Amino acid sequence: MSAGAIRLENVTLGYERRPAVHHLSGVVEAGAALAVCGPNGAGKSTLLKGLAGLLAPLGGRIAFDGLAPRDIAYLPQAAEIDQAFPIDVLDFICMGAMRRIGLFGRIGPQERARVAAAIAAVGLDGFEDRQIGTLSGGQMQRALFARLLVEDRPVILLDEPFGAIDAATIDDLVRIIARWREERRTVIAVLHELDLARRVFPQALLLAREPLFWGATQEALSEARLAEASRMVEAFDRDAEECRRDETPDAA
Ligand SMILES: Nc1ncnc2c1ncn2[C@@H]1O[C@H](COP(=O)(O)OP(=O)(O)OP(=O)(O)O)[C@@H](O)[C@H]1O
Repeated sequence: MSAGAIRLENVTLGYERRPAVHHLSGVVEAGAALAVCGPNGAGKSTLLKGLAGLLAPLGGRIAFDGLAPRDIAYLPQAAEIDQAFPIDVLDFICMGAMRRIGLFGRIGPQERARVAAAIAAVGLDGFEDRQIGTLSGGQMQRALFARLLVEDRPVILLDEPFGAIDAATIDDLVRIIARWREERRTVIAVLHELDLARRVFPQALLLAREPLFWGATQEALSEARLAEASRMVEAFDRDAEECRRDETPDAA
């Protein structure tokens, strides 16, 4: 396996021993841009949590070649981010430097310059003193991308980075992903915007609780495969529902 690659070997991930993603095998090479697509409940977020080290596999193995957990940046879904936390935009973005300077470290001139460049790159100049709780969804997503820029890690995991944001913000954030790709970082993103996946990510994994296709995005996201993915997730949910009913003791 080449340096910086991530190898999944028959990986099963889930919650309380109940699998959500089954038997996934494949390699994400260093510098790859992989879109993870599939219907609601397909296991996409679960996979990202596994890659981020937040969820240990129930089975199989995820091997990171020459990568430490600290090399992986993870952007969770917007719903999982506590925007009510009382912190201004500048401090929020500075938190991206914590790995380098430590929890109580001082932000030196070099880090200050990095933070300023990140704020400019995402178009948040002038927002530094705003509380993050006052930002719109799109502005918050810009702040999160600025924090990722400051984090400066070789692997970046994005869970639905474009959910509920406008076209101008999407364009700006796509430019940042393009820059990460030029810098040979690995980017793995859960996406519902299939046109965007086709345009920006050369590789895609179509997930339906188990892998349906992993390869060229155009092939992965064909109409026939997407329909099959929906059928598979619906069937899986139906079976799980029936299992649960079987497990329910009789009321009598
Ligand atoms: N914390 C959890 N505890 C128990 N089950 C969970 C948990 N998180 C997710 N699941 C279940 O795991 C399955 C896969 O969910 P997951 O969120 O990974 O899917 P997804 O493809 O990301 O869906 P969406 O597109 O709706 O975000 C679902 O059946 C879901 O209910």
